[in-house]
Amino acid sequence: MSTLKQVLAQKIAEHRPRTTKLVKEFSDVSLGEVNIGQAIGGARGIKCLVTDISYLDPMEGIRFRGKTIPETFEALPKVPGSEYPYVEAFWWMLLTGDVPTMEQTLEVVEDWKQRAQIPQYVIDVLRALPRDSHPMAMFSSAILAMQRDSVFAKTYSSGKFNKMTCWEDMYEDASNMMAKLGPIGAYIYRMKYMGDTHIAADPDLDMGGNFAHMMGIPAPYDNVARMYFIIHSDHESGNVSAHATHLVASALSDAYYAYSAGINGLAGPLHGLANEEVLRWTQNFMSHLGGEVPTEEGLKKALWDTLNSGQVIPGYGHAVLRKTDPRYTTQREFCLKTEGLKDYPLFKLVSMIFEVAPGVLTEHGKAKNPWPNVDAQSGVIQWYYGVTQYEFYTVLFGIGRALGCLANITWDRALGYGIERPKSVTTEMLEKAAGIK
Ligand SMILES: CC(=O)SCCNC(=O)CCNC(=O)[C@H](O)C(C)(C)COP(=O)(O)OP(=O)(O)OC[C@H]1O[C@@H](n2cnc3c(N)ncnc32)[C@H](O)[C@@H]1OP(=O)(O)O
Ligand SMILES: O=C([O-])CC(=O)C(=O)O
Repeated sequence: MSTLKQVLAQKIAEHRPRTTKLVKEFSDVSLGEVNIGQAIGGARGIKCLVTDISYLDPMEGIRFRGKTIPETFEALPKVPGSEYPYVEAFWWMLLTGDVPTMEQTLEVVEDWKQRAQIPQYVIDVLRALPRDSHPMAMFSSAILAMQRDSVFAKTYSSGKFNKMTCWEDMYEDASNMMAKLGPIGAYIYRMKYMGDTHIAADPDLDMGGNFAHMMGIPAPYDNVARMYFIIHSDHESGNVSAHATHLVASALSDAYYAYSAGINGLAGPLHGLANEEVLRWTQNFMSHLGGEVPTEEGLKKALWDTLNSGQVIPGYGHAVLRKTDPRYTTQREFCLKTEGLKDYPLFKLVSMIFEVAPGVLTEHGKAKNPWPNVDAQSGVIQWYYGVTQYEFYTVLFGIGRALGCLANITWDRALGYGIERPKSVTTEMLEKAAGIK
């Protein structure tokens, strides 16, 4: 058994009595009421999910295992010659709640290398899809195809399912998937946009470094990849991708079924696809200007035109956050400290939108949060390093998001969380509750 799995087993054994005590002795303690607005309005604010992997404060933003983004970057072991940590170290932290040593980190790096080979049948599936399929449809299909190799499903179908130990199979599937998602993403990218030429993995590189290498993009794109995957990993468990993954896994579907579902949710324009939409919107705006430098007035008009046509401003607003997303700030700071990027016209435009859009959205008066989210800032960095195919951006998000979703469903099985099944009511029942019928 790997050291990570051993440490995780220990953490699970320590944690289980806490969950058992709450369920056995305190099940009736109320966490709040549910009102009609919440029942119709996407369950906003209802506390009915439990996760210890991350927590989202509306004002402060995300904390991974209690750590803010800067604290996370500071604490974890760094890749030699880089100021960014190993993604593998972050995986350890999400799973166990502890910061790993360099030795423990390198063990995960090695473990993922052993698991990273893309099966030929996955490549066959990708190649059989129409080449103009959306990269998210390709990515989701690749994940779903790998279900045939699920350790969890094999144990279940052989009649050996055990509630206490099934997390171990989930961990195996999660590790196998985590190791393969970067190479699969790079394969899709190069098949679709780089003349179907491919670059073999470099056995000397970590996960983030290898992703940059297999994409064919030189340094500092390896750092961009590490930063990107870590900050996009998790956003507590009620967001669409995490919740979809958790929901599907709650039926004891394996990690491949579950995360393919999560990816399908991430592909929606109100969720992960917003990072594609931001670039599309920005490029459209630039092309209307025909090369002219945008003015604040021109930008305000474009924002109002979008709102008046009934569209949302992509990259702005949030279901929980009520201030600028710290993931936006992290990426903005990366741009500001990177020579070339800080004066890049597209970054200047994104910064100008940051100055103008919150005022426009406030005046518009609908969005509860007029501030930018993670998606408003990620595309410009990709564009600068040559990834101009913005329909690919959500695949990058999906590689990172797997860290959170897969850590969560491993713990779901460890703690025996039940099959999810909220209750529905009819409109008439709501009218009766409201006293209007
Ligand atoms: C990784 C992520 O998923 S981060 C989010 C990525 N998505 C985007 O950036 C898309 C743009 N933003 C949005 O559509 C929304 O802000 C969401 C989906 C993120 C959150 O939705 P909600 O929690 O329903 O937001 P909120 O309660 O503020 O919505 C109230 C109203 O303001 C509108 N609104 C919210 N954000 C925006 C926006 N950026 N532009 C225009 N209108 C907006 C909503 O559409 C809603 O209008 P309605 O009453 O006509 O239905
Ligand atoms: O938290 C949410 O609802 C959306 C989001 O920012 C994410 O999933 O990263």
